[in-house]
Amino acid sequence: MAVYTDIAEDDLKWFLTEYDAGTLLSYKGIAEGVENSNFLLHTSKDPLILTLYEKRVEKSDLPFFLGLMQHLSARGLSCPLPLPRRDGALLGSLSGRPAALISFLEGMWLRKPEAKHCREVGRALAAMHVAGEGFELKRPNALSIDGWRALWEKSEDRADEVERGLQNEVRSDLNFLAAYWPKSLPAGVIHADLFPDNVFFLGDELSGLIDFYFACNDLLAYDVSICLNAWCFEKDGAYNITKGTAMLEGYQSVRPLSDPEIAALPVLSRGSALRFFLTRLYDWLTTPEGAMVTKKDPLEYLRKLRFHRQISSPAEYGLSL
Ligand SMILES: Nc1ncnc2c1ncn2[C@@H]1O[C@H](COP(=O)(O)OP(=O)(O)O)[C@@H](O)[C@H]1O
Ligand SMILES: N[C@@H](CCOP(=O)(O)O)C(=O)O
Repeated sequence: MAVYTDIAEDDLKWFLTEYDAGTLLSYKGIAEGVENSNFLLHTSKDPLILTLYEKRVEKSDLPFFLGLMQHLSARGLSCPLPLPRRDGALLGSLSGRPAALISFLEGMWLRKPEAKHCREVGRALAAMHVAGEGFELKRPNALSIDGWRALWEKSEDRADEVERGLQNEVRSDLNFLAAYWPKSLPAGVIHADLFPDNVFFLGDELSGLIDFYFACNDLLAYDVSICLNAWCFEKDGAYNITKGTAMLEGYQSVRPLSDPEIAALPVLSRGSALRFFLTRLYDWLTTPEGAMVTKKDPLEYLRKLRFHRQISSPAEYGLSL
């Protein structure tokens, strides 16, 4: 459930007077999502998504996120477009929260993606990386290698509650990654959370990407590794090489990976598995029972992390070398 903040109809109507958004016909909260409160608005014009930014989002990051959607959209990527207020600003305020209106994207996310969908996601990710060139704002990735140790230290003392032996296991991953993390690969704007719930399809056709609220500047191939983790494993924990091949072929049909990027895929994938393990572990240990939000299983990402540890060649992801 992700409606943390309620809105009063009169406040919403007042908020909409700042925009050329038509007359409000109806609105309802959207249950999906984790970070922010989202509402679907029907107006006498186009449908819109209203997002109220909650505590975990830094207000100072919002110009980056909203400006990025504008930049990508102007370069032909299908993603939500922020609607400017009459005064030109992209951000307003509602119910005591920073708030924005963005265009509604048709489609739905796939509960059971197949290899052909992974290919489309690979293409769209590469198209996003290309379209992101020239975006002038910068946002370092707080959830990349430099942030992992601090994040781990918040959960470390209780990690063995989730699985015995975790403390030692994760410490050795942190040490390995600190020693082998690549430093000079191509970098740019990455989505950083392109999971199935953030990609919409109409039938088998990808209709757009949403949820740019982890986007930042980082290694482009790191974003590829996030997608391999999020899309190419089966529910039983097995890596699906057919999906991996399709994802990587799709990506490379738009933006070929360089040899150093290919060589770094195992370490990047190990790092991105650790990243999602760490945030899930922290949420698992700190979200109170009965909270409205569904906690995501950290052990799913521990299993992926273990898989990447034993990779001996990037070919095992489905690349033909
Ligand atoms: N532009 C959009 N068009 C259509 N639906 C959207 C759009 N943005 C968000 N949604 C809906 O809201 C849900 C939560 O959005 P998301 O940005 O993933 O939230 P959070 O950042 O809180 O995880 C999505 O799963 C989708 O159903
Ligand atoms: N994709 C992350 C959690 C972030 O959720 P989102 O709803 O903002 O995509 C995970 O699976 O751990």
